[in-house]
Amino acid sequence: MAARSSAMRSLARACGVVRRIHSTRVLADRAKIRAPIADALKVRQPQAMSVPKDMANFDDADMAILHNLGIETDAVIHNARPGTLYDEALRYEKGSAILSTGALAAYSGAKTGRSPMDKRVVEEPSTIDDVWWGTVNMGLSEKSFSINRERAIDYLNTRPRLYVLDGFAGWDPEYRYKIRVITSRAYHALFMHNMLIRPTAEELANFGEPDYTIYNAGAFPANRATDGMTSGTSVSLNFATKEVVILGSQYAGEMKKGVFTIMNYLLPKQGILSMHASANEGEDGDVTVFFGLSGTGKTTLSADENRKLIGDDEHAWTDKGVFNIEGGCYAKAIGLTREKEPEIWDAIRFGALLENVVFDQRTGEVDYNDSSITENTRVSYPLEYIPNVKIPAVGGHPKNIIMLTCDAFGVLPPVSKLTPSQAMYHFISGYTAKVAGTEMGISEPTATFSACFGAPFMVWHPAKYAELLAEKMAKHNVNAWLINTGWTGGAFGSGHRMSLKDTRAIIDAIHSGDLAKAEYENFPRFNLKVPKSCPNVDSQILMPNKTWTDQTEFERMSTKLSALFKDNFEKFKDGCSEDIKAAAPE
Ligand SMILES: Nc1ncnc2c1ncn2[C@@H]1O[C@H](COP(=O)(O)OP(=O)(O)O)[C@@H](O)[C@H]1O
Ligand SMILES: C=C(OP(=O)(O)O)C(=O)O
Ligand SMILES: [Ca+2]
Ligand SMILES: [Mn+2]
Repeated sequence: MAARSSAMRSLARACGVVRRIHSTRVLADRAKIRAPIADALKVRQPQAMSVPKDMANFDDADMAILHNLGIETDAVIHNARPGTLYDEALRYEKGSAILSTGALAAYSGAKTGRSPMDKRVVEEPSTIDDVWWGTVNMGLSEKSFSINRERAIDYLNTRPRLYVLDGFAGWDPEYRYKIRVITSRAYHALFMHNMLIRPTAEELANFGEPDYTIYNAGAFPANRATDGMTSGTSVSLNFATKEVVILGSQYAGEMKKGVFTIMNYLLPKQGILSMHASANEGEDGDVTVFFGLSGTGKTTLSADENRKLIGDDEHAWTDKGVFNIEGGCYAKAIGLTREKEPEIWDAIRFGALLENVVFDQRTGEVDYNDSSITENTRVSYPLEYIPNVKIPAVGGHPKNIIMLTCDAFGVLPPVSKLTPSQAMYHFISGYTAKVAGTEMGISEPTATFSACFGAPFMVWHPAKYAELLAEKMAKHNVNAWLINTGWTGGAFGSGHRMSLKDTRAIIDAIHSGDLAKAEYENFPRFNLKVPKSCPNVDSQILMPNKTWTDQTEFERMSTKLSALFKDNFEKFKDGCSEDIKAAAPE
């Protein structure tokens, strides 16, 4: 032991870390020797140190971008590489750290999920007749928007350093939009560097003016006295000025979903369907699109070792096929294990951004089970961090469409095959249970119906998206499936979540074609076609009531859920064909 520690000491000395092993006498002498050491160091310094120019160095052109918007600041970090944004975050943003994997940890403050109730769309003449106004798209006056915008700019003006990040939304060059993000936080710039499509050096040189600009002043609250504001958080979109203003939330997801909302306006205007969905492609080039609300499994299930990932959250379907809107993924990190989600796990490395995770200060290892900051811990990473990715992130017309739902009642079957009318019915209904996480204020599963599986991000009436989907599904002869990734064997509280292994096996059977060939039986009340068997899945779990011990309780839940479906559909009945209405549960 003694030999070992003296060996350690000489090793330490050799490495120049003797400082730590000093005696009291050395300490007392320290002041005396400090001056000569400093002199010695000076002598050893090269006279003129040449340091490579870093992206953090900025020029007049970078300053001009902000100057033209009325923002003056000491430093503008424009389109910096991840390493620079790491440096910046570590220096200026409390809590930031490089973790053992090389990923950067960042913290969003009080808001750790989206705030859909604080989102507003400006009521202005050029889009007022296009927007589906209501609880999803809440109007804001042009005046209130300009107050928010000015407040954001005033706040940004108080910051000595600002970050500007340019990127594209949309992998198809024909439908590509230029997005500029202006933010006070390096973490936000790194997030959007990951989530937008990264332009080449040449594309950046020729970037010019952006199509849309996001002002992220999320570190500063909105003024609640502003007309139309109900809290200190505000995400406001203005399609006329092509701007998004964020106040009072630093949750990075607001920016990417802001871009998605813009695309959900612009694309359908040109006859293109935008989809809150993930997508991947098989060996034969067959594309699968997975629709689903937050927490239903889009990100998890689209990362599949046998298929190429196109994208995990936002896609568009044109006459050519599908394209991803984004350049990266934003995966939930809660409960993450390498065993269950290897592709995502391995993507957590240098350049990846971990949001609101708890880690061991000594080892830099993340405790993925720790939800003390939030259930909605996240990691963002560029698409190319997934090994089997499709770049450019485009594919042909889908062969299979999977509608994911996380049914907390434990009623819906793990898989059912939908007729075209049923597919439309379920698309318009958009049923799932919100589980704790992505949205602020949700702590236990709550049944929700969100049209197009993404109402918070849709701008037009759901019928606009539904018509485009119906037309495309008919034209390309697509198979449609409903998959419940939620509860089985009972409702939330008594049953358990469907195993990822079973859900993956079901999806494999869809892709191999085996499930389409299976024998089917009818699932009563919902009239869904359920396969009697599925390779690598216990047939006992396929018919939901068989997994429940209490059949009376199952009937009660099934009746309850079907009533919720019917109530919700009332508001859409008028615009729907008889076929679609007939697809409702009894
Ligand atoms: N059977 C299942 N299918 C899909 N996800 C599951 C399943 N069981 C548990 N999960 C977990 O649920 C979460 C699904 O979230 P995610 O894939 O991020 O959804 P989305 O991308 O649609 O928001 C993940 O944390 C995943 O590990
Ligand atoms: C980032 C989000 O997407 P999802 O939860 O669907 O992955 C979100 O809804 O904020
Ligand atoms: Ca520069
Ligand atoms: Mn996701």
